[in-house]
Amino acid sequence: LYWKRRNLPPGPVPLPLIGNILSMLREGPGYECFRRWTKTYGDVYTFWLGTTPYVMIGSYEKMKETFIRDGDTYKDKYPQPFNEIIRGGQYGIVETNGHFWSTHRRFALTTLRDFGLGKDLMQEKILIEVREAFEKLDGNVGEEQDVSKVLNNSIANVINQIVFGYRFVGSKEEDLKKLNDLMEYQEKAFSTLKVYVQVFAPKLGWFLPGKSLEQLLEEWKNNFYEFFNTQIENHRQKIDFDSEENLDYAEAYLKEQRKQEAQGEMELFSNAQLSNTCLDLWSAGLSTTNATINWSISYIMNHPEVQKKMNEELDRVIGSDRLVTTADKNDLPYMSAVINECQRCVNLLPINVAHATTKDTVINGYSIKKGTGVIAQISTVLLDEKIFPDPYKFNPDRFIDENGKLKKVEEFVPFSIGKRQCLGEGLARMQLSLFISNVYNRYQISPSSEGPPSIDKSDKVGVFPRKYNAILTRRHS
Ligand code: HEM
Repeated sequence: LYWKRRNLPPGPVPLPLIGNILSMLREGPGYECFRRWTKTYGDVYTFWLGTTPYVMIGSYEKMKETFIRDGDTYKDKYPQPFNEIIRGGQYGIVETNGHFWSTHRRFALTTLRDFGLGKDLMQEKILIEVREAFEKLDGNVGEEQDVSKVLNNSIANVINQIVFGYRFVGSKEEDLKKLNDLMEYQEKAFSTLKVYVQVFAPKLGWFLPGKSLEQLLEEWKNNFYEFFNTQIENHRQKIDFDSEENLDYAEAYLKEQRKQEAQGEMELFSNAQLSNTCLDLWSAGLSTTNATINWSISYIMNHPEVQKKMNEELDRVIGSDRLVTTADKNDLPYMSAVINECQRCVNLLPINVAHATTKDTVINGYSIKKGTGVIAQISTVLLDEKIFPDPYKFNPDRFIDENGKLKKVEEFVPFSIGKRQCLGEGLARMQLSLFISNVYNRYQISPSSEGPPSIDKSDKVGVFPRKYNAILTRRHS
């Protein structure tokens, strides 16, 4: 280990086979060990997951110097062996590299833009779900109800409208139930000690009891891909290849596929790539937004003084139960500050996804070889007390300036930075803003008889969506 470590930036001493994984397991959800190492070793240090070293970038300044100013060097993803098992090859956007990745990232961004991201069309799609959620929540006003379930379904409808062009209503509700079961299965089955150890230290994990990662992945992926492949086949049957307008992502992709094939390019827009991109948009887009919205409601329920200030602003600016839209956003700085503070505290990825260097480079005077794992550790930045004093305190006012306006904080980077920055950021921001501001404009949200939901995350590695009950009352009669 000494030999392997000699050219890497110094960091915590790794144990043979398991590296530094114990620190993460001991201190759920995983923020604190990275914060401590940044203080001990500086903003560049080496962290070992099993037998693999990763160079950690622990400050915003250093992230700018590497992931932004030298973006091309940090744009590849570090290969994860289990990824190929799930996908059956190098497919999708999240895990691919090079020309293949950039073509599909560009295609996805253009397609999302064409669907009206930043324009009224996407807003209208989201507001349909807001109204639908209201109908369900109104039915149980004054009683304890499972708010997270209603909102989860609404968010699933938004993403499915975009990817496959339909909502889970009527006979399609069954599809959603199946998918939700799969997501829940994924969360439960994959959070065993055996799986954690197998991901980070494959040889060691093999000896622990329980289902192996390979067995779990096999069951899970078959069910998920079956749903995507059925949808894709249905689209292929019905599609009007002559129409200029695209109703959803699958349709836009199938038309592009035909165009590419006409030019003799048969591999770039393959069927396997479509089902894998659907998986990416679905899984990267759904659980992240769900978790953020539901944790946000939990944080606010634990801070009634924040809800009071939100109500005052909403009463002053909106003053009725009409729908809040993106046009109101600039007049609701406190609402935006609350959403930012929620995202900062939710801090969804205790350890960010691993990138790999595309060429030999130098970080902090250390020579780093091509293909080395590097991680932009955004969770440490979101908890950096130099930027966010008293970082574990939920305090939306930190995003308000002396004139009562929303303060732009450059270091607020929940969607990461650089060439791989979240592809769905625009959509996610629009959903967070429309769902949260509308739900709080319509309802006073109070804890159930069990009290406010716990905001303690120390029981698990990682940040997972929470279930909770709450009592909603209408704010406008
Ligand atoms: C609150 C919600 C969300 C958060 C906090 C979030 C956060 C992130 C983060 C931290 C990354 C990793 C960036 C890196 O490699 O450093 C990422 C990547 C990604 N996200 Fe999101 N995300 C959210 C919502 C969404 C949505 C709604 C979609 C899709 C519709 C989406 C699609 C993706 C994709 C495809 C990538 C991979 C991009 C690439 O590798 O080029 N995300 N996201």
